[in-house]
Amino acid sequence: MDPIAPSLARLQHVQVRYRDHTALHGIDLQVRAGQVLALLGRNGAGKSTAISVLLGLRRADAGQVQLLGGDPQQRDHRLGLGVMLQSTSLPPMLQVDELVAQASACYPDPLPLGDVLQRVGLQDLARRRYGQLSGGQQRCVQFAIAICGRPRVLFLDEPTTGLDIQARQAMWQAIRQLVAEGCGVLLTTHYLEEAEALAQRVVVLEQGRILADAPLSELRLADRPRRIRCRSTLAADEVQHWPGVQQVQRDGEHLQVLASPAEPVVARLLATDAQLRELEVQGAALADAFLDLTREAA
Ligand SMILES: Nc1ncnc2c1ncn2[C@@H]1O[C@H](COP(=O)(O)OP(=O)(O)OP(=O)(O)O)[C@@H](O)[C@H]1O
Repeated sequence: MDPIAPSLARLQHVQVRYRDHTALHGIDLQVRAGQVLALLGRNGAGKSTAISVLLGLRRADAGQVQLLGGDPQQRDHRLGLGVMLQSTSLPPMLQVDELVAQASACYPDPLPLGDVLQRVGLQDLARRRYGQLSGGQQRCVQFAIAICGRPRVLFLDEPTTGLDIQARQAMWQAIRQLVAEGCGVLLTTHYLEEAEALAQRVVVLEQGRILADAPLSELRLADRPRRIRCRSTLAADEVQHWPGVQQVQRDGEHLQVLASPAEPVVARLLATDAQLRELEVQGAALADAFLDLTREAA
């Protein structure tokens, strides 16, 4: 990840209030070129509010907002944007190719229609009317519209909700291609494996405050215990007392051990039980870090 890649969208000390409720308490965040920033948080944490402010759909009550180096309200800056929000309605009688062509016409240098449909996996549905598509297929059309203008910065608010595995992977691939071409992406998602698959940097919001802002690798791995699973006859009570072991559970013929550091525990398991089989060691996931952070803040 390039820490000095150009900043494409930025909030500085931004505060937003809805009547008597403060949704953002002076937050800072930055979307850089060629990177995916995952904005994570529980329901109501303030993610959509932050996106609305960056897009100029809502004004900040305090702080500075920059989009492509200027004011999000300016038209020129909006032309460098791609946006897919949580809910969108499109004319149900228009065909997929007509909708994408219509959106492309707004931009100075759009991607060719065939390229957009191919990136999103919509070639076979090009002549289908929007109102005749499934919910997941409609999300793919919304994504096609978000990327058709060759955006410099792309905002994706829970883009893969309701998508099947193939469609989700097609969307991930399209996002990776855009990022490789230099696009900066702000992604919100409740699927933490999606953030792990795509993001270089993660911001965790909780009740309008930033709990963490770090490269994915730091957040996921920082001294977190690993999960060891194996088929073994060792008693859980015995393993529980070994140095580094935090938790042991028996699950039928399998032992599940949470340990940090994991390596000496793995070595001791192998040395103590010559019959041990099916050993798996799982690294700490972003989900563990997220749950720890939000639990501590509650
Ligand atoms: N128009 C509004 N009027 C009053 N309060 C609002 C309004 N929009 C959002 N809020 C409140 O602001 C807070 C942040 O909401 P926001 O929609 O930004 O959260 P979110 O992180 O996007 O949640 P989700 O994951 O559920 O989409 C919530 O407490 C919400 O109830």
